[in-house]
Order: sequence, then structure tokens, then C-alpha cells
Amino acid sequence: MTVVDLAVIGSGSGNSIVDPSFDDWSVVIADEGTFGGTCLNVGCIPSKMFVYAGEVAATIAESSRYGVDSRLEGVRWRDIVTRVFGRIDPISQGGLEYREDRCDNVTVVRSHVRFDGRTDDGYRLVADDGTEVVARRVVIAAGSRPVIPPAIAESGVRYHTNDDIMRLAQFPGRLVVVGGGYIAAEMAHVFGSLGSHVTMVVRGDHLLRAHDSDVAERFTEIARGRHDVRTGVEVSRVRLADEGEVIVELSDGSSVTGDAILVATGRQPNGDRLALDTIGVGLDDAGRVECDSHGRTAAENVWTLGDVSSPYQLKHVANAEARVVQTNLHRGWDADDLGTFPHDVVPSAVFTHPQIAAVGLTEAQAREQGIDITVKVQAYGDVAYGWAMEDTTGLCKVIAERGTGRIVGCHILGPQAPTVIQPVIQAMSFGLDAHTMARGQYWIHPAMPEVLENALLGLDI
Ligand SMILES: Cc1cc2nc3c(=O)[nH]c(=O)nc-3n(C[C@H](O)[C@H](O)[C@H](O)COP(=O)(O)OP(=O)(O)OC[C@H]3O[C@@H](n4cnc5c(N)ncnc54)[C@H](O)[C@@H]3O)c2cc1C
Ligand SMILES: NC(=O)c1ccc[n+]([C@@H]2O[C@H](COP(=O)([O-])OP(=O)(O)OC[C@H]3O[C@@H](n4cnc5c(N)ncnc54)[C@H](O)[C@@H]3O)[C@@H](O)[C@H]2O)c1
Repeated sequence: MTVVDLAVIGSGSGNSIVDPSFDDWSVVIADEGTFGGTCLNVGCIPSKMFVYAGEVAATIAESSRYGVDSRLEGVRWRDIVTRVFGRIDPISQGGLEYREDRCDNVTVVRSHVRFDGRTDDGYRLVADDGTEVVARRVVIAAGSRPVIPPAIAESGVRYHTNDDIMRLAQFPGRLVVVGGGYIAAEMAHVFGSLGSHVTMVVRGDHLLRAHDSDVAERFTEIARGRHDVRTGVEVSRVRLADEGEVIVELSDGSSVTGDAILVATGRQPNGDRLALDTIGVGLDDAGRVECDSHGRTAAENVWTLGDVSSPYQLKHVANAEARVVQTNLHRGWDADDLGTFPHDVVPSAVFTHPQIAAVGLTEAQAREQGIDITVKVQAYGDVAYGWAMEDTTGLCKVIAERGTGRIVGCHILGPQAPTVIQPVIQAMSFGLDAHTMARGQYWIHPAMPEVLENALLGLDI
């Protein structure tokens, strides 16, 4: 049996660990799917390329209010798909060829692997293609997969997820989106802007329920103006009609007819498919691989990172965790100076229309924690750039601790939100209080971040 120094399960953020500092380690990288993982192939990158196309279409649709008349003459779906994957697929292929052809110390296993106990030399890994290897150290970076509600999974009717919705052969005239989170919000924008009639089927009262309630409520209101948004309902049955259309029956007795269904109801970590019980590693209640803040599992020299174990299913978090595990692999399992996952200030953005960005606590969370807070919601339309755009929906909400001015959260909905929020991420990361942040620097006039400056100045510290 081949013994290697390191096996990495998953070629997403896990692949980035193996840099030249590992040149004298023998390494196996296993991936059963497309090389490069979710973000590159079926996640962040292609979805944002589609979002960009959607933004272009939305800009045309909204142009006449600025005195610029334009008409969307057509959407060449096949060309959009070809543009996106014509650029992405070679990157995945190039990454695989680099590992296979130019990294002498790396072997790629293109198959599903799982643990099979341990030997004196390390952990036995067996792959579906027959490969068996013993690894002295293992990094579990196996990611997550879409959750499919049973009523849809068991219907026998074809449905789509992020894995294939961006490669549809035919553009759906009517798309039914099940779920109200990140993927649902982004893909409803894409398909809606490009011309689909989108129906969103949402279990809760609002879209983006995990967000601050001001943002979730405002976004739901905006989405209702663009799509058919059905809240407080679940899918009870899906069936195929004669013409190839799908009929989605809902818990309130109503139904929706579509040409395609996108299921976006969360993602489940892949740890349940690794036979972790054979090495004594457990999963928590959410199905995540259990680990400590350094990425160590219960099995010595088995580390983990990213969607498979992290409380955050975000690429920048998976990458940050990969950097920590990379450092820790070199320092050693019992080192006193192990790196720690940076989970204190984790921002995120939803690339929908309008864009949304968040960092820190929601107002409800801050109140639950008993923090004495001051809150300011600043309208985009009340600062110069937002006013120039005649923006009527954008908001920037800052939450700070009264007395100290410590910023505990920020929630933005509006144009450029993921960019506008970045100074708050910096302030929270480096401990800058709200007043110093607002008055200790210039804010370019009349740029969009003035909305943030005004929100900070409006706090009653
Ligand atoms: C549609 C979509 C859009 C997104 N957009 C954003 C965004 O804009 N910004 C952001 O921050 N995040 C975004 N995310 C989340 C982001 O993609 C993930 O958080 C990130 O890719 C997780 O990286 P990872 O390395 O943990 O897992 P992955 O990249 O999923 O890598 C895991 C790999 O492991 C392989 N694998 C799993 N089990 C096994 C096994 N047993 N044997 C062999 N191989 C195995 C899989 O095939 C996969 O390639 C998005 C996700 C989706 C689905
Ligand atoms: N821009 C980004 O950073 C970005 C974009 C896409 C995805 N992601 C990541 O990927 C993860 C997965 O995305 P997602 O949109 O699938 O999940 P999500 O957790 O954002 O949203 C899931 C939605 O599905 C609903 N839901 C769950 N079970 C349901 C059921 N049985 N029936 C009906 N609705 C149900 C939830 O209430 C929620 O609205 C996100 O949480 C996020 O971390 C990030």
C-alpha cells in the first residue's frame, strides 16, 4: 500500500494548501467532481458572471427613468452560457493538468474516497476507482451539496440545482425557484432580468430571513415587484404536465406551472459520505465535521476546513481556513503556536438586485445579546450619489454599542453594497470605533460610501 505524507479530500480551497512549501511531501489530492470545486465551477464565479449579464439587462430595463430610452432586443442564452463556461472550464482543466503533469510530488485521484480505519502508518483511504492509499495526514475539504426537499426528490420530476441551472440547454420562459436564500435571490435576479417569469416559493415570511429584518423586509418588497413571490408555503408535490412543463403544488392548495425548477434550499456538508466513524470523527447536529478552532478533528493529524466543517459556507472563509490549516500542517499537530480560524468578523454579500452586504450582528442578535446599542438607518437617496440615481430603496444600517462606539454590525442594501461595506469590515477587524471611523478620514464626495459616513454620523453614541 502506498504511504503518502498528506492526502487532501476536495480540490476547492483544499487544493490551494499544496503550494511549493510542500514540494518535499508526497501528496494525494482527491476529487470526485470537477477539479477546482464549487466556487470555480458551479458557485461564486459562474454565478457572478451570470449576475453581471443580468445587471446589464436590468440596467437597460431601468434606463428610461434617466432619459435614456433603450430596449432589450434579445438575450442569447446559449452565447451567455458559452461565454461563462468557455472561460471557466479551461481554468479547471488547467488546474488539473498542472497537478497531474507538473507537480511531481502530487497524485490526483479522480474518484470518491472515504476512510477505512487506520494503520500504524496513518489513515487508510479507499476510492471507488480502486485506489487505496495510507496517508500520514489528511485534510478534509470535501465541501457541501444541495439539499433537496423530499417532495421534490421523490417526485421523479427533473429539477435543477446550482450544479446544472447555469448550463441549461434551453432558456426557461418560466422558472420556479424553491427557497429564499442566497442562491434563490441571485438566480431569480439572473433569470428574471434575462426574461424568465420567475416564481419564488418561500417557506418563511420573507426572503433572506437570516439577514437583518430591515434588509430582509425591504428586499422581499422589492422582489415582489419583480417576481411572483409566494411566502409561507412549501412544495407538497411536483408533477409533469403533458407538454413537458412542471406543475409545483404548494401547501396552501395553489400551484405554479414552470418550464424548469431550481431547488435552492440550503447545502449540506459532505462529511456524511466519508465513513468518518472508522476513524472516530463525528458530525455535529448540522452535519458538519467536528473540529476545534485550529481545524483539528478528533483523529490526530486529520484536519478539516471549508463548507464540510465551517459554520460559514463562504469562499473567503474556506480560503482563510485553508491558509490556517496550511500553516498548521507545517507547525505540527501539537504545536503551541497553531493558527486559529478567523471567525470574528465574517462579511458576506448577496449579488442580487439591488446588491446586499452584511457584517457582524443583526439588530435582533445584538439586542438578544444584551448589548446597549444605537442604530442608524441611512437612506441611499439622502446622500448625493444615491440622490443623483434617484434611488428609492437603498439603505445602510449601522449598529454600534452606545458609550464606546464599537461597531457591532452593518447591513446594506443598494447599489455597490459589497464595496460600500468594506470600510466597516476593516473598522471592525481593527477595532476602529464609529466616531473615529467617520471623522478620522476623508470620504470622497460625492461617492456612494457617503451613505456609510452619514449612517455612522447619525449614531447616538
Ligand atoms: C451557486 C453558489 C454561489 C456561491 N457564491 C458565493 C459567493 O459569491 N461568495 C462566496 O463567498 N461564496 C459563495 N458560494 C459558496 C462557496 O462556493 C463555498 O463556500 C466554497 O466553494 C466552499 O469551498 P470548499 O473548498 O469548502 O468546498 P468545495 O469547493 O465544494 O470543494 C469540495 C470538493 O470536494 C469534492 N468531494 C467531496 N467529497 C468527496 C469525496 N468523498 N471524495 C472525493 N472528492 C470529494 C467535491 O467534488 C468538491 O469538488 C457559493 C456557492 C454556490 C453553490
Ligand atoms: N453570494 C454568496 O456569498 C453566496 C451565493 C450563493 C450561495 N452561497 C452560500 O451557499 C449556501 C447555500 O445557498 P442556498 O441559497 O441554497 O442556502 P441558504 O441557506 O442561503 O437558503 C436556503 C433557503 O431555503 C429555505 N429552505 C430550507 N429548506 C426548505 C424546504 N424544505 N422547503 C422550502 N424552503 C426551504 C430556507 O428557509 C432558506 O430560505 C448559502 O448559505 C451561502 O453560504 C453564498
